Amino acid sequence: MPEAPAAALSIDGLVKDVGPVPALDGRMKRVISDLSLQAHFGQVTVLLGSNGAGKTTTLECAQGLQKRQGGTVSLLGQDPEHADAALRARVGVMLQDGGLPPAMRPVPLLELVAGMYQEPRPVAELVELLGIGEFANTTIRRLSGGQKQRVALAAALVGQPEVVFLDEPSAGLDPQSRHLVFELIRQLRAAGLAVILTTHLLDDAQRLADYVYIIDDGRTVAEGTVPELLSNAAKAEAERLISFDAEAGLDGRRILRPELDWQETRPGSYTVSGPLQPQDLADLARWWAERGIMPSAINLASHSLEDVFLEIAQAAAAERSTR
Ligand SMILES: Nc1ncnc2c1ncn2[C@@H]1O[C@H](COP(=O)(O)OP(=O)(O)OP(=O)(O)O)[C@@H](O)[C@H]1O
Repeated sequence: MPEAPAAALSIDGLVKDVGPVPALDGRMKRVISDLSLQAHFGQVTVLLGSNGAGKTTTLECAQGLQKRQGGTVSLLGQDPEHADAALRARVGVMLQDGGLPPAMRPVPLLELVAGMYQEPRPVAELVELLGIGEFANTTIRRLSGGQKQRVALAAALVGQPEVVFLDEPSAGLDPQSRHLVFELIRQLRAAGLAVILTTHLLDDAQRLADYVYIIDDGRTVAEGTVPELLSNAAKAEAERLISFDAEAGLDGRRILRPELDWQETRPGSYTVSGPLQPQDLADLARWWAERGIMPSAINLASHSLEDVFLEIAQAAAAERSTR
């Protein structure tokens, strides 16, 4: 049998304590306990969890930015806590709060970062792909959150990394920028990179993930592809959900049967859920046609990842309370 390809990132039994924490009388707090995961080349691996679940801490341990108290981490075959410059050059990182120098303008900053690598990706290409040109003459401090996010993503990619870590890449993005960023992430995957990203947005996971780890209270409580997670959930099969992207602000409620639920979950992202019948899909398609709406990223599922996530998180919380 051929050997399975080596993982780009492999974490086994990670343990991380932080502190000392004043609220704990100066004791340390265990925020990651026995967390394991693998991320492969040519895949988007998503760490999904609510605020405070431990996603950022896990990413920082994976990059060697924080020292762990237990477990092993192998990033491109090396322990990141002992990473040399050669390893760092193969890894791109976009942190949650960016860490960009506020007085610089985007293009000179990206040129500066490009200068640190032997074979950087042309800055002009990234500027074009991420729509940075429209605010190229504005200093970082005056950029909106979403614009900073796009510059931070470009900075993470300019060194042509083999592995990229993206902490909440869609935070603060409007629908158009989100579309650009998601398209770029799909291109990175197609180019064979290992993309590891965190999100608390189920929608992001549903659209991007090849493999999802659901993190709760510093441990992995479920893992699998999105279809696997969906099919493992106990929710009744009769409930179905269609999700699609289109222009923001549409309201299709009047064409739907009353037992169906219509939601605009984010501007331009819609879900229709309930006991969907083939006729409901036909009604929806006719409504799109009549109004000249061409949706993108249409998805039909038995139930939403949100249901699965809530179910798993509730089960994990119940288990914790009995420990
Ligand atoms: N230095 C610290 N002192 C005390 N607690 C900390 C420290 N660093 C992290 N924590 C706690 O560790 C837990 C995990 O934090 P982490 O930032 O990894 O979560 P997260 O899943 O990334 O959350 P978010 O989605 O809000 O970014 C949280 O409860 C956080 O409060």
